[in-house]
Formats: sequence, structure tokens, C-alpha cells
Amino acid sequence: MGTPAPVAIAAEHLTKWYADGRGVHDLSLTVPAGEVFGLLGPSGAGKTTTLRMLLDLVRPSAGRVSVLGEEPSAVAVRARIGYCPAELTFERRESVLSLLHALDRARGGRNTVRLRTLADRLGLDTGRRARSLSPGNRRRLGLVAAFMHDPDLLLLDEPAAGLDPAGRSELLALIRETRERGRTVVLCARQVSDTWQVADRVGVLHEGRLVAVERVEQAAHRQARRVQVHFAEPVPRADFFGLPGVTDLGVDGRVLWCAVDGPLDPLIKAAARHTVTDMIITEPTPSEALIDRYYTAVHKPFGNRP
Ligand SMILES: Nc1ncnc2c1ncn2[C@@H]1O[C@H](COP(=O)(O)OP(=O)(O)OP(=O)(O)O)[C@@H](O)[C@H]1O
Repeated sequence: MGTPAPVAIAAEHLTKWYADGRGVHDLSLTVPAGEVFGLLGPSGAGKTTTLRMLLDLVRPSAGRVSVLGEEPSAVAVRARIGYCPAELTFERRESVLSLLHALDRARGGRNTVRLRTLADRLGLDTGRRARSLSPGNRRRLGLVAAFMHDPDLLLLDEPAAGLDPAGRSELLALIRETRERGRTVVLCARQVSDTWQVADRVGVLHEGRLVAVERVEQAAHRQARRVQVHFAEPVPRADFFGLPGVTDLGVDGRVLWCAVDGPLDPLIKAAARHTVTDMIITEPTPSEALIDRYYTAVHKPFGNRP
């Protein structure tokens, strides 16, 4: 038997109860080292609470979690994590550069070159005063602070919020490079948009429960294909009604359209009873598939637990 792959995060029945049943409930999830994991969910779903339990900023009410093989409270593990919170406020008058240098010194002072490179890449003006930064620049500063010591685990809460398209694509490039070096990234987002481009897997949180976990590349394959069939003569809709895997069926004279989840064989056999002149099959893009799975999970949990 081979050596098991290292695990970055192992959560078992992780729970944080707030009043009125809010919080995070019974979350079990394993994130292997070297994975980019997207935690998706609408506002209030429990994304931030989950990250805060990984950081020991919130203590679980029940269940347990290990981070990089340790308890989240272990001092040694803190230095190996980079965290960019969703909300960033800076009260200090000093410049962005002084702030970053102070943070670097606190971490052992080895990353002055890397912090400048990161600031340049993300377009952060390090001469400005930290407390006068725009929301987009606060996000850039938070990202530089999270990435600059090249941590083993990055926890990024809404990392693309407030960034312009150039900043977003630089962030995605940074996340990809981070994964190539074997680091682990967990990113939380309300929207699927950027996440599918960079995540290996996504999990969907809904009302504090992890209702789906899916590999991004599999989401597209598991999604129904759209099929359009053209016939030489008009066909009756009844000939195609109730075929296994066929939904959203429509027939208008000589054209039939539908969605097919699973084998195409039943549809092809039914169509072959008529003269087929054309057949067009479209696969959903990973983005369309994920958005669809996401909304299915949030509105009708499908129980695909990790
Ligand atoms: N300190 C707290 N006291 C009471 N309830 C809280 C506390 N922190 C979070 N909650 C509640 O727990 C639930 C999950 O909140 P959380 O901030 O984790 O969600 P989220 O998915 O990160 O949302 P958003 O996308 O809006 O940041 C929400 O209903 C929230 O109101």
C-alpha cells in the first residue's frame, strides 16, 4: 500500500451553533494538500464561520478539525497559514509599505522582495496610507499580506471582491502558481464566476450545511446535454414523451429539442423511427454546469456529501 496523500484540512462533524439555529452544522470535509477548494454559498451560509474555525478565531460547539495535521490552536500552524478576510479595515496612519514591512518582521523578516513583487503584480500602491485605501486596494493589501510568506495553506474569503478584471486575473494566476508549488488554497465566494476557473473542487454551503461537493471537471460531464433533432417530416411529441433521462422536451413540427441526462440511446432509437436530417448536441460549459449544480444544491439539496 502506498503512503496516503497528505491532508491539509480534515473536518469531522464540525459545528458552530449561534442563536436561532444559525452557524455551521455537522460539516465533514477532507481537503488534500495541493488542492484549490472553492467554498460557495449565499450570504449567511456559513463560509466565514467555517474559515474562522480553521483559524481558531471561533471555537466549534461540536465536532473537530485538523489543519495541516495540527489542532487549529497550535502556534506552529499559524505561521503556515495565510488569511485574507472578507472585511478589511486599517486604522493605522502609516503607509502600506511600512505596514507590510512590520508584518514581515513579525514573521521573521524574510519576505521583503516577495512582498514588493506581489504588490506590483496586484497593482497595490505601497506609498499610500493604509487607512485611506479604497475597498479594491484594501483587498489588494489583504492579499499581499496573505500570500507574502508563501504559506502552506491560504484561506481567502471573497478574495476577488472589489478587484478590477486585471486584478482578478492576476489573483487567479497567483492561486494557480500557489497550487503548482503544492500549497493548498480554500477560497470562499458567494458567486461561482471566478471560482470555477481555478478550483479543483467546489463545496456548496446552504444554511450552515455542506449540501454538495463536486469536482469542477466532473460537473460538466454529469450535466444534461442539450439535444436538437431535425426530421424530414413533422413528428408527434407523444413518440418522445417519457423517454429515460429526457427532460425539457419540446416539439415544433420537424424540430425536437430536449435535455438528456445519461445515455442518448433511448432518444436515438425513438428518433430513428422517423427520417432524421440533423442532430445537434451541446455540452454545457463547466461554468454553466456549476452554476446549475450550485442552484440545484441551494434550492434542492441533492445529498452528494463528501
Ligand atoms: N458572532 C455571531 N453571532 C451570531 N450569529 C452569527 C455570528 N457570526 C455569524 N453568525 C450567523 O451565522 C450564519 C453564518 O454566517 P457567516 O458569516 O459564516 O456566513 P457567510 O456565508 O460567510 O456569509 P457572507 O457571504 O454574507 O459573508 C449567519 O446567519 C450569521 O448571521
